[in-house]
Amino acid sequence: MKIDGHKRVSIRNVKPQIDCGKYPIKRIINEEIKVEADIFGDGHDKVDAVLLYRERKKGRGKDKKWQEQPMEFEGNDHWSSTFSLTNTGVFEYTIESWVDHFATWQDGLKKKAAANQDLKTELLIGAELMEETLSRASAPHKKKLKEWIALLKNEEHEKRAVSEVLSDTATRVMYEARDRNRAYPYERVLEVRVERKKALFSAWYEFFPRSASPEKGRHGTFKDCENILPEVSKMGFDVIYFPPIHPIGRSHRKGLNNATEAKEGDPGSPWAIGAKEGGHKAIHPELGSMEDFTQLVSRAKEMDIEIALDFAIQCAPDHPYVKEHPQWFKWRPDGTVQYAENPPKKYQDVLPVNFETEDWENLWEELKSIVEFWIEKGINIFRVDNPHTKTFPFWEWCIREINSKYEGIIFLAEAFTRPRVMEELAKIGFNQSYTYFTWRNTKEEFIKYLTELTKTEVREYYRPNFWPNTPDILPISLENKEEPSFIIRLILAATMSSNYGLYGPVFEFGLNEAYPGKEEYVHSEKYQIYQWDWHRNTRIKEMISILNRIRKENAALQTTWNIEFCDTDNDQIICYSKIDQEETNKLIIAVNLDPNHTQSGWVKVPLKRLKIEDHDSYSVKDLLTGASYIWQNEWNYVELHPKAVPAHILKIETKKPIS
Ligand SMILES: O=P(O)(O)O[C@H]1O[C@H](CO)[C@@H](O[C@H]2O[C@H](CO)[C@@H](O)[C@H](O)[C@H]2O)[C@H](O)[C@H]1O
Repeated sequence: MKIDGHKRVSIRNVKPQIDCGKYPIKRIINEEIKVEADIFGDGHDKVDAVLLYRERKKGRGKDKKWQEQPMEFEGNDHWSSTFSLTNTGVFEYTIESWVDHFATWQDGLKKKAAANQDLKTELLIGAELMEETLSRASAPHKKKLKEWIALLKNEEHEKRAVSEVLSDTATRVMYEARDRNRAYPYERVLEVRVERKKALFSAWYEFFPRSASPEKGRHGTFKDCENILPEVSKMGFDVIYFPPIHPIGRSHRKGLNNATEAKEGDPGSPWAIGAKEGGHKAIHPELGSMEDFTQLVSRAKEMDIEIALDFAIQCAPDHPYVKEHPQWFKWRPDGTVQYAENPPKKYQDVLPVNFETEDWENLWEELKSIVEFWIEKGINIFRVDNPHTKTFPFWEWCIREINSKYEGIIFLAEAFTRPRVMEELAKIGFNQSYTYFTWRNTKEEFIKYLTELTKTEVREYYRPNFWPNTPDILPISLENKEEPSFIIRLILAATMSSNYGLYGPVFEFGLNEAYPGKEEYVHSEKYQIYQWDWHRNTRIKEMISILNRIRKENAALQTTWNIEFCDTDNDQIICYSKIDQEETNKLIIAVNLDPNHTQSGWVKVPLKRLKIEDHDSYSVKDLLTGASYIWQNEWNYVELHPKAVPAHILKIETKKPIS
């Protein structure tokens, strides 16, 4: 190891960084990043530091030049600085630090002058420091330095010399001409991936295109989906996510209610991908043609809706890959392949691919080509089915390759598994992740979970997407429950997390019947085709529209990281505040968690955070009902009726001083 005896500064605890800089942290465009560190040296010499950052080249372009920004001393050897992420792509950042001999000298001089001590030698030391700097200074600064050197050497002008060399100008001149060879970089260059806004702010609506037909008994088509777009747009969603749209296998097809054998006419599970009509790059013939699909994608785009597809790496036994690439599957001595599982769930209608195949390179390339195929058809968002049952290196490689070729692709990880595994997927590249929100119910549970997600290192890479229901999950909170429960879960998802999604129309029509003994829907749409009255209005649907509008109009709801919980004196009322980056949009949200009873109580408004003086009264407007209230001081009263509106989304408006 090469030792440099002049290196006296330690740079420690640099944040944000993940696993010693192994993975990039994540941000979206126009977000700021605050970089902090403990920076200190031996003894009492002063140290200084700069934050360095630059935009990494895109494609064949050149890396931009390093930008430099002074770091601010925050006390206790802690330093920080921020920079704005003005582009999507990758930015690099690091820190450089040095012993600041001039600042150390200035500090000593100030103290000695204040104590009326003899300054003669001190001033000569200062002159030496300036002389040593001369060669690095710019021409105008050289002139200034020479004047100060002369002054420092002239005993008759001691008072003036002291005042001039302690001035901000002298500090700046010496700072700019500092010896950069004696500035030492932090041992790592860290990375931040900057993504488009939708990675952090999106409202997903999942539906089965095969249930889009208005006529009973007819398979839905992409053309039918076009007629549903205005309904989805009215509800305010900006992502429509389709379960797999590919040909469905016939062999081992599942029947209604997850029966392991299908009856004549049963359509099978869309996740059983592949049949003689094709595999992952083909469309289920009854949904329509590729042209119908791309037309739907364009029509949706016109309404500011993106279509997200499911990327499920598994094959029905009659998928073409099984015959064409048998080496991609793990064959047992009896000539069969063990069906896929996500224990305790059994997927008897699909075969997992074998990531340990000797032919893994071709397998990986082919899988990546599926994503590329759909990107070329206009798809930029993928919900990835069970990514945790495929190898991590594959995802890391695949997502990196896709990112190097295309901009703005979003991958949502559908992994309901152990926390460390879910986190790993996010670290290696998934842009959004499903969460345990679906199973959090009490105030205490929500506070604990949201604190884990938003106030720990996890927030640097794991972007939550909250789903009250999915085709796989009818949670206890909705099972056999009435409309208020649906509205409460909806409000929580849509206001706690800036990414959220619903499985509809099951949700807006309030379907609540579970398969006996399971947390799943009975007569699940996964195994049968439904005909919905897409134009039927419900109170839940109305609330969805209102909430999505409020989300679009209030920047405070467009990020997840700003949630701060407020005290309440009633455990059935959860309250949190959200403030946007510019601090112009300030919200207080109070939700009644009890769907059966009116709950009332006092909530403690975080006056300091909202920058409201303790004695001020202020007006709050409920964005859900339009009602305004005058509040005063910290503790204020709320009363929330589950059958009316079970929550307040209060926007802090004018401050009204008490007369
Ligand atoms: O394993 P998860 O609970 O995360 O669920 C996801 O993956 C499942 C497997 O792809 C998928 O399950 C559905 O498709 C299977 C294959 O056709 C079928 O055997 C299952 O019965 C059916 O539920 C699930 O929908 C998906 O969200």
